[in-house]
Amino acid sequence: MLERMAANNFQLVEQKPLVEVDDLRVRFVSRDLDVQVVNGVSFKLNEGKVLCLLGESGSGKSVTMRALMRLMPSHAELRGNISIDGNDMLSVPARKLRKLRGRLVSMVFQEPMTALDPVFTVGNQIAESVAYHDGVSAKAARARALELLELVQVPSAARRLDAYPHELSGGLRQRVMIALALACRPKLLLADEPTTALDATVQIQILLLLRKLQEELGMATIFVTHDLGVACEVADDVAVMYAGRFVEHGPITEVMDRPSHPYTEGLLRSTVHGSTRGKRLDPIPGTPPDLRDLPSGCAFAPRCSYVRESCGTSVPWPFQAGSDQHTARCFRLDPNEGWAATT
Ligand SMILES: Nc1ncnc2c1ncn2[C@@H]1O[C@H](COP(=O)(O)OP(=O)(O)OP(=O)(O)O)[C@@H](O)[C@H]1O
Repeated sequence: MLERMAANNFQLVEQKPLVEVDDLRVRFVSRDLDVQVVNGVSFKLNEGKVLCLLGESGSGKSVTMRALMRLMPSHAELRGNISIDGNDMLSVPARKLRKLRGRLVSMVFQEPMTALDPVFTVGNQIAESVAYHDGVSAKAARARALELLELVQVPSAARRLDAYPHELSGGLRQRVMIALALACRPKLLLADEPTTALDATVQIQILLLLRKLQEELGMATIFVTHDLGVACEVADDVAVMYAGRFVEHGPITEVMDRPSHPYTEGLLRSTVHGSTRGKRLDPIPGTPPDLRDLPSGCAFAPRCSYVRESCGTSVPWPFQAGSDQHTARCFRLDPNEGWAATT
């Protein structure tokens, strides 16, 4: 009886999210530049879950990811709150931040050659990261590097430990990059278009590998992609970005079944994945906005077929779009606007 009560109570306690981002704003300011590229992003992500960031080029996906690790150039101004496993990422001192990068959160980049050092063997690079974070001997770190190369399914891993990055194919380099990112068993993995630079068959292999590792290791993952098919394959939740904002956010199945922002609708109509077989693809008219010169209300209004006068007056806030986890920034969802009956 007591056990059952304890179990019921346990179910009632809501899981504390691993990642909590509140009103994140990123602005680049220098002598001849002043541009707000992320503009009020808020979201939560639980342990072991996958969030995909989707959106056109320049919408702020990569900058949002880098902000989570505070990997920003000196002319970036970050505002808002980012908490990862209780760590306030925007205010932890630089020394602690270096420890958190790798151990708490680490990143797989689009192009591994930018992250791997060409003058060290891949084994040395992975072992160095293990030794730095875990404080183990050089021998133990090398043994762990071998384990990691095996985990990411690098063939002949023992031999590949002594290879330099340029001696490996693109797909193998990406696997090494993943091994490096996993070296300290992070709770959160950030993957910024990790397959874009690879050819189609290798892309699928790397995606399957990432999904398998994510499930086996129970890591939360944030995945940046342009590709709706990839999002459907890997995500629990999706956030659609437009001009530095999440214009739609929710469980992937709900967003795909019932897109509630006109931009998400457009994305679905414009991709092979979203269109019905045999039906013509329908590109979104117009071009993405210039972030230095955004319209005063909804940034999507100039391209939107539902646009009304009120869209130009204020920025829509996130309205509930389905379940209480699904929101979209569109006035069509405002119960006070009375649009539902007319659109
Ligand atoms: N270091 C920087 N200095 C100034 N502007 C920058 C910097 N990095 C990114 N930006 C600008 O921030 C905006 C968002 O860039 P971001 O790389 O996040 O877009 P994205 O959605 O990831 O696009 P893509 O899919 O092409 O990678 C762009 O307008 C970009 O030019």
